[in-house]
Amino acid sequence: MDNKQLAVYFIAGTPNCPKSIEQTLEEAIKGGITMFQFREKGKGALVGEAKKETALRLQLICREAGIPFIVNDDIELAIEIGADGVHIGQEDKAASIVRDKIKGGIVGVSVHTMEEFEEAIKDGADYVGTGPIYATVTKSDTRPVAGTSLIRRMKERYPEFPVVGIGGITLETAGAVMEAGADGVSIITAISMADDPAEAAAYLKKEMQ
Ligand SMILES: Nc1nc(C(F)(F)F)ncc1COP(=O)(O)OP(=O)(O)O
Ligand SMILES: [Mg+2]
Repeated sequence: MDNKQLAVYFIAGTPNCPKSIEQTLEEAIKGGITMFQFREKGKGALVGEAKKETALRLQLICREAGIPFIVNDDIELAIEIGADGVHIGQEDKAASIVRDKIKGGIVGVSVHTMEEFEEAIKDGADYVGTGPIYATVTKSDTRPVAGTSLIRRMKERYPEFPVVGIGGITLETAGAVMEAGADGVSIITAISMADDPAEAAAYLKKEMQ
C-alpha cells in the first residue's frame, strides 16, 4: 500500500460521534482524510444487522470518495461486505490467519514493541499502528503511553514500512508524530468530537504534508 494513504487516518464508531457517523465521515472526507476505519466499540455500539447496515453505508461513502474503508477487529464482517481491509490487535486473531482470509485486502496490525513489529511484517501486514503515543480516554485497555521513541526506532530499522501513530493525538501534537518519522496519524476524538470535523481534518492534512 502507498504510505501516503496513512497520512490522516480517521477512525470512528457511532459511540464516538455526537452527530450521525455518516455526517461526521462526510465532513472528515471534505477536510481531506486519507483513510477510514470503522471501529464500532464502546457503550451503545451497534451489533448485528444494524452494525452491518451502517458499515455498508460508510463503505459506500468511502468508495465514492476513493479512500480505503477498513473494518476494526470484525474479520467476518469485512469479508461479508467486501471491505478494503481489516485492522487487528495483538489480542485479535493472528495476522497470518487474517492475511490468508483477506487475500488482496489491506491488513493493519497494532504493535507495541519491535518484536511485535517484526512479527507483523513476517505475517504479511500492510501497515502497523503503534501507540498509544499520548494518553487517551477513547480506549481504556491500552498498553502504557509510548511517546514517539518507538516510531523512531521502527523507522530506523524499516524506513519504508508504513507506520501510523495512534492514541491521544491532537491537532497540536500531530506534527511531532510526523517529525518522529510516522507516515501518518490515526485520529478518533480530535476529528469526531470537533465542532467542525472538516476543519480539523484539513488542519491535520496540512500538518502531515
Ligand atoms: N484500532 C486501531 N487502529 C490502529 C491504526 F493503525 F489503524 F491506526 N492502530 C491501533 C488500533 C488499536 O487496535 P486494537 O489493539 O485491536 O484495539 P481496538 O480493537 O480496541 O482498536
Ligand atoms: Mg482490536
